[in-house]
Amino acid sequence: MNKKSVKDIDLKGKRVFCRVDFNVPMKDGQITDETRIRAALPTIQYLTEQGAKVILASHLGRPKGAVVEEMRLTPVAGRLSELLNKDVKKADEAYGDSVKALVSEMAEGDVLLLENVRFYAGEEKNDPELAKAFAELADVYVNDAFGAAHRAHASTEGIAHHLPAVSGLLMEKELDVLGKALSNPERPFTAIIGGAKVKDKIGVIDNLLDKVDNLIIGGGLAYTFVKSQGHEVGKSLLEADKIDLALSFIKKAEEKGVKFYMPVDVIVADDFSDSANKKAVAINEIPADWEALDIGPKTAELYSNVIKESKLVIWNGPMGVFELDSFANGTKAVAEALAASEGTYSVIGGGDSAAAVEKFNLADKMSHISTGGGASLEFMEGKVLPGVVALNDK
Ligand SMILES: Nc1ncnc2c1ncn2[C@@H]1O[C@H](COP(=O)(O)OP(=O)(O)OP(=O)(O)O)[C@@H](O)[C@H]1O
Ligand SMILES: O=C(O)[C@H](O)COP(=O)(O)O
Repeated sequence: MNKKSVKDIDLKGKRVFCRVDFNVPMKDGQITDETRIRAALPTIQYLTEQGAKVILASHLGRPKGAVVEEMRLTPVAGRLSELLNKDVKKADEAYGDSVKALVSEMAEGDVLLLENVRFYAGEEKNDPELAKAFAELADVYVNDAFGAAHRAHASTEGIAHHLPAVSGLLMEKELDVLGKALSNPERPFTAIIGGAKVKDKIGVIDNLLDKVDNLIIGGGLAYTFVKSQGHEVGKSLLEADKIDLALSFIKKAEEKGVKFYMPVDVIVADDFSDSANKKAVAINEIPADWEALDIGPKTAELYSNVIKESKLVIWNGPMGVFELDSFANGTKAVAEALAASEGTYSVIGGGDSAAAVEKFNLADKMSHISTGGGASLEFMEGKVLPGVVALNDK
């Protein structure tokens, strides 16, 4: 990476404004998945060991510029204290005199967590005044929030113009892994794209077709491709206005010599529920009033074989409605093939695919699970991430 990291600067005694992505799922005030908190620990620990005063900032949810009690970061401070095994103070604001007072009391190695930065309307507007107010708290800016790096906000981009600005260790690792995969991939290189909608994955599919050897399509978006081949898809997800685009991707794959894999069989259901009647049918036999909610066993085997022959696999988006156990088998088969294939470097592109891998208890078998959902998607689309661009060059 050509951006400076925490390893490139002196941190002793410095007040460090460290942007992390603690946007974790919560239910009834409890954190239900702490992956993102754990992922930030190496940077926080490094900063404290170097004798920095660590001021952590994050968003949580989308409070839209107002205080929303359930979106306070207080539970995160509690869990962080346990994980770091040290007292983490929590501020009730994210800037201003009350926060300055707390910072002035900090000793080297102390950790303070600011309140949700999205309680202020200026955050998402990248208001220069708010960015300045954040910067006034610190001597150095560290961005470790890969998951929010696609947002040009006051705490992810604006502040970097006011302080020496470097990446954290998580940010560096995410950019290294995803960057290497896309710029210098080991081959055969396979991308697996699933999820709900073609429209969300246009940029990713287009960009990856320039790089991969195999492109595997699954999930709800597959049926627009299936339809483009003249098959009926019944009540399955279909974006009628994207059929021509789907066809153009298949054509592009042919021109580029990319092997393009679509489902050869599917699991159809008479209802969108776990208790629906279901059956496996060939791809050209989807009944008119049924919907395809998962790839079928033959497809799962076909995809697993492609995975096993690949040196590098990037996976974004589930193969079916994996949240319902009846339609989780296809996604599970892909996850298991990745887990079992020792010679394959597996990169999970965050979001639902990461949740699926967690659900099947295979997370520790993957080479890299990105903490970014939207951010990893935009990276795979080849877009520049504003939170990264703003950091100081090496
Ligand atoms: N055949 C299908 N029919 C309907 N929905 C499906 C089908 N296959 C998968 N899905 C649904 O798609 C959703 C995931 O789609 P989405 O595009 O948001 O995923 P994603 O690519 O992992 O997103 P991100 O990584 O950006 O969070 C899941 O909730 C899943 O149930
Ligand atoms: O969960 C995410 O993908 C990041 O934390 C960014 O959140 P956002 O989509 O609300 O900006």
